[in-house]
Amino acid sequence: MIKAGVIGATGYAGAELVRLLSGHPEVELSGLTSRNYAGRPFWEVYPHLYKYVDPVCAEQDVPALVAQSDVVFTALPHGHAMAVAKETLAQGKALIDLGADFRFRDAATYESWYKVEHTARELIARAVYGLPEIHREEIKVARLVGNPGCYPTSAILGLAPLLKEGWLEPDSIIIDSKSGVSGAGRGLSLNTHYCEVNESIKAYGVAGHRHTPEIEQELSALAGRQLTVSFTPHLTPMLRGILSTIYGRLTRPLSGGQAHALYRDFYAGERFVRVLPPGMLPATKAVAGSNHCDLGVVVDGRTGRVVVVSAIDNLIKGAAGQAVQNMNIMSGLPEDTGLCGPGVYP
Ligand SMILES: NC(=O)C1=CN([C@@H]2O[C@H](COP(=O)(O)OP(=O)(O)OC[C@H]3O[C@@H](n4cnc5c(N)ncnc54)[C@H](OP(=O)(O)O)[C@@H]3O)[C@@H](O)[C@H]2O)C=CC1
Ligand SMILES: CC(=O)N[C@@H](CCC(=O)OP(=O)(O)O)C(=O)O
Repeated sequence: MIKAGVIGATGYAGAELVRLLSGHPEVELSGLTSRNYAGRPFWEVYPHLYKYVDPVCAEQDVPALVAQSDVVFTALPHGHAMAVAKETLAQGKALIDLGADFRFRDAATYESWYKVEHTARELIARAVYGLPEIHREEIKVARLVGNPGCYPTSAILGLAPLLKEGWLEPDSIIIDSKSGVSGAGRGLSLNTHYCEVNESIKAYGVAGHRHTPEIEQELSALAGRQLTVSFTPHLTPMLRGILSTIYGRLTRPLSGGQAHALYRDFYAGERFVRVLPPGMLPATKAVAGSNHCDLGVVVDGRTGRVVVVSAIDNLIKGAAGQAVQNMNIMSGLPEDTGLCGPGVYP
């Protein structure tokens, strides 16, 4: 059995991770930490896990948690995983960080967008960007994984086939994304207050959201040249889910049938990416509660643009499910262990 510890277990991403790990046949929970709920049973904080998750939340004693774990997950706000990574790797264990601290190949980009100092620069070269469909071979041998952001997961999976094959004019890409409110975490804030969010949709972070450099880093690597994207997230009155509608100008004529075949072939054998049949488009409801990313691709011959629609559950493929998928790959387990099955509907 893999002994798995979760630091920041009581946030939305952490709790979803605990739920998935509690049903994983090869995992035993070695410890769950929280600042605010230390000493209380986890199920008191998340009653849906009553009779499924027994551990009591512990104070955040990182050396002790690492010592009793084989793999540690951090589901903390950015800036807090660097010290944990040092301790985890020093003890020869593996770390999967659900935050942004180890997603970037250079500290300068991280520091300029996240406005905190990177205090574990020496570990950046050892970190792997944990998007299995793109970096599976590196993840297999990694001890430190930077789990991707939710919006980047939907955007990168949506664009990878076209960019890898040179079908898109690199600076023509527009990513328009909508997120459920759980993407903002469990903490209270005016922006996520019911009366502010319900019956309303609003754009935020326009031309400056911190997922932009993460998307550009990965798309540039796929395209083989530096590119920029226009990325606009929106907050919508859903609990969970991300829908990204992505536009790009084609470099040469492409038929709808060819576009579909390109996606189908690129993701052939991928357990969690479902390229929908022509005429069918993704919806957040069809991926809620599952680790799937659903993709639909349409060529607009009139404008010479391609439109890709990508849907994920922000808390699963966008966070906790992807983290478990990474753990499975790092542990040599079948990739879908503990992640099988469709989501819930309606
Ligand atoms: N929500 C989402 O859809 C996604 C989230 N992520 C990333 O996952 C991480 C967690 O996000 P999310 O679960 O949404 O956030 P939440 O705000 O819901 O949870 C944060 C967790 O971190 C703990 N925490 C907060 N501040 C500190 C601190 N200063 N020191 C130690 N622990 C702290 C909280 O502990 P306590 O119990 O004490 O309150 C809580 O358990 C973030 O990095 C986020 O960006 C990534 C992809 C998607
Ligand atoms: C709806 C909503 O507020 N979403 C969050 C997603 C943040 C997140 O998960 O980002 P990191 O993992 O990179 O911190 C946001 O836009 O900031």
